[in-house]
Amino acid sequence: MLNKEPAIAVTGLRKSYGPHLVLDGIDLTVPQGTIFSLLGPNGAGKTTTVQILSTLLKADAGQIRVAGHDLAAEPDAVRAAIGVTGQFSAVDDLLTGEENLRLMADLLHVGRGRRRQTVHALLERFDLADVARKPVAAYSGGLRRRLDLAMTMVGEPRLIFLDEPTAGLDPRSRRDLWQTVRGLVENDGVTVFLTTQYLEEADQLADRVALLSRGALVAEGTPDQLKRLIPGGHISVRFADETALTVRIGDAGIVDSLRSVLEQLDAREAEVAGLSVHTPDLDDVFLALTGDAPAAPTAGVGSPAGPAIPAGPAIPAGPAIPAGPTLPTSPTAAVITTTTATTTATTTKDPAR
Ligand SMILES: Nc1ncnc2c1ncn2[C@@H]1O[C@H](COP(=O)(O)OP(=O)(O)OP(=O)(O)O)[C@@H](O)[C@H]1O
Repeated sequence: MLNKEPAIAVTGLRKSYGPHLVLDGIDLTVPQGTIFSLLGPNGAGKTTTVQILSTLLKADAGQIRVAGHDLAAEPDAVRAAIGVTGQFSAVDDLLTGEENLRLMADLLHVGRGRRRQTVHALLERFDLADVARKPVAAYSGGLRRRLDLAMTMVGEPRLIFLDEPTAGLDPRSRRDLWQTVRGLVENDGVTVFLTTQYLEEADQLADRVALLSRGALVAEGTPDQLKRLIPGGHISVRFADETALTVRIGDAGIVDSLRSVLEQLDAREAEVAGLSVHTPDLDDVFLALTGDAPAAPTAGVGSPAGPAIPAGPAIPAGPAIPAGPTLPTSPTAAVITTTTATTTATTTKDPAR
């Protein structure tokens, strides 16, 4: 692959299943050595995209270059340069982790001498040495995904497709896998094309994110650029008397809104037990741009459980003055909800980031 050529360059990708149009003219570019995340709800066409880019499925139309090769003209060269790890792990349950890796090395014609070294290095690298001699049937979901990734790396791919790699994993295993994926990019310079339904996963891992909705990419950019696409966010105030209110951040921005809220609280000598600021996250962007609800992360990842505070454009506009502890509305902030403190959900950033 030429040094500057993107790992993936796609224009006008279209695909239908019979009358069902799934991809309606997708354009995307993934620079080498970066993580690109295709984000979309169930059935948006993420797996279809991965299958096309990894030569498993034919596109109906489009110019596609992967790993420096034209996909239609040189599918074998593309296949030799990529690795694919799917939602459904390809590992053999009856074999041990080590045997699975050896089998993969044999399939890829890794010479006998090098095979031993390769398998050993991957077991160490993916933190699988302790369980190498155990049958995979006894592995946890997280271990299995790590083995799956290690098997993908036997072929030393320059580009890896990860199709919903952490679906069904517990939060801890999900974070471990994120760390492993980051390592592949940082240490090996591998390019990663990741599909996910988890907004937090895209936020944590991806250099660039594209939102796929109803066959089209509705937005593309860095996570921060996407978050800037929508205004707002909110400030949550919890009072000593167990009531709470949520104040929408207006066009004037966080600092002015916060100042205005604090001044008003001060003027009223309100007894405040806690205050938090929620800046827009990818969840808000997704909701605003697609109208679709993305997948709820499993417990412990993303927003804490509890009733969701409407986000972004879903927040009713205008100064709705609720019952209970009221603050005068101002040009910079409008009260949007009051609740009892115990039922208020506040979205916070992942501290582990
Ligand atoms: N072989 C097929 N034949 C007909 N329709 C299909 C086929 N494969 C997928 N589809 C349909 O195409 C659409 C896109 O499916 P795809 O699996 O690409 O979505 P996805 O975004 O990966 O969803 P998920 O997150 O559920 O995996 C869905 O409506 C699906 O039902």
